[in-house]
Amino acid sequence: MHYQLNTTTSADHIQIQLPSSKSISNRLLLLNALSYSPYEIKNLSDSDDTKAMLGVLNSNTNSFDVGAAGTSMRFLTAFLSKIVGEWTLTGSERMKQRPIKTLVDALNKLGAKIEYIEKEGYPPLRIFGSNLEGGELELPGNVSSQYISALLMVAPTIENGLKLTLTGEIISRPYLEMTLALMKDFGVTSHWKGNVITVPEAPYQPKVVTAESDWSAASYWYEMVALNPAIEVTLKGLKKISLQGDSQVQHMFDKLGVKTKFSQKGTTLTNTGKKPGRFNYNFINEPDLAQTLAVTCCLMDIPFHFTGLQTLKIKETDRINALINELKKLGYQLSSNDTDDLKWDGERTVIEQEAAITIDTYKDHRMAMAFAPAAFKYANLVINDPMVVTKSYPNYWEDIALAGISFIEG
Ligand SMILES: O=C(O)C1=C[C@@H](OP(=O)(O)O)[C@@H](O)[C@H](O)C1
Ligand SMILES: C=C(OP(=O)(O)O)C(=O)O
Repeated sequence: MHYQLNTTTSADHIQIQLPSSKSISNRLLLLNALSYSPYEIKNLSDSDDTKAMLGVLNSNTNSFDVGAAGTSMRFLTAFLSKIVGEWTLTGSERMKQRPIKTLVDALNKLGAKIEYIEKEGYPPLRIFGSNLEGGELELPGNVSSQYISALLMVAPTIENGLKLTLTGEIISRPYLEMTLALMKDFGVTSHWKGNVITVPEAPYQPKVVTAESDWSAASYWYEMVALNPAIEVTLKGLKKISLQGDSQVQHMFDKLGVKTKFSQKGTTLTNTGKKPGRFNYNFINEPDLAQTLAVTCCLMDIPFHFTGLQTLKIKETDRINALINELKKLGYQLSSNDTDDLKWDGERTVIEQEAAITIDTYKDHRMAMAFAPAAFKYANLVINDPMVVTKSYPNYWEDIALAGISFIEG
């Protein structure tokens, strides 16, 4: 299935209720379970990834499929390791290619027994849950922060807590800060000094909590305002002082000509017409924003060099290659060292404006969401497999119709 996109005139000013953050929602669900909370989480995400987490936590069986949800796979591996019983945990075909050995090795060192059902180092997993024993652990901080978040959240509930020493460069650091801040909301204080994080053995205390709206989802709105000066958008539900590292998007887009104003009404984005000669950025802390910025910069004709992209190859797809392939269809010639960077020097081949261009989305919600705003510049843009957006933003297509990007299903 695909969507053929067309632009129509929209109201000058639109208001959007953004989806809730799946990162915060999935942490809160785990912390609710670990604290035996009787309270419901307010503003819980309705994304596939959160439904996957809820499905497992509410299930009566011992065999679970989390689909494409990285956080659910990693957080539940740690959680199930300490619940006495035998569990199997699997996911989508892509999930079976996303590494999990770092986390499994760490949990096995704490006394868990986790086996690989198919390929060594990858899901699906067979988990024999038991009482874990804490202590000191060393693990790489440069593969996925989700392994570390998973260990941190279970740490207070295991004997002696945990002292984690992270080796290598720490990637996605704001997600670790988010984890520790939410743990603190549930009554457990940890210490982070240098590359060592210490979590005491301590009881979690149940709490009434509300998930923030999603700053990563907001990035597509910044992109739309950057590409179409005629629209002004007010986003509802975002917090200015946020647990989400992706709130940095406001500062990135400030350089790309989108001004952010916080008020009682919400977060209002306005195009200022500012345009830099070049945009260089290290995405080590905000990997999920790379696709939004790559498409925006190309379409604004701003050469760029992005670094800190080493985790992009093990996400929903190899995002570095996916961006190179799909932006090429729009005429932009990008290059990469195929490890951690992405570059565009302004090289472009002219393409027929009226020709239909079909963008493949590689089972990656962020490919669909980052490319759809290109409809403002390219007539007849087609997005393949558009429903991938439900991984984080189920209402995406209905929402962007309000900004004047409508779709015909084909
Ligand atoms: O902890 C989280 O909620 C997330 C951490 C990041 O992953 P990595 O730590 O694997 O970079 C991010 O890309 C993902 O979308 C969500
Ligand atoms: C990388 C992502 O998700 P996850 O790793 O949780 O599947 C994402 O949402 O961009």
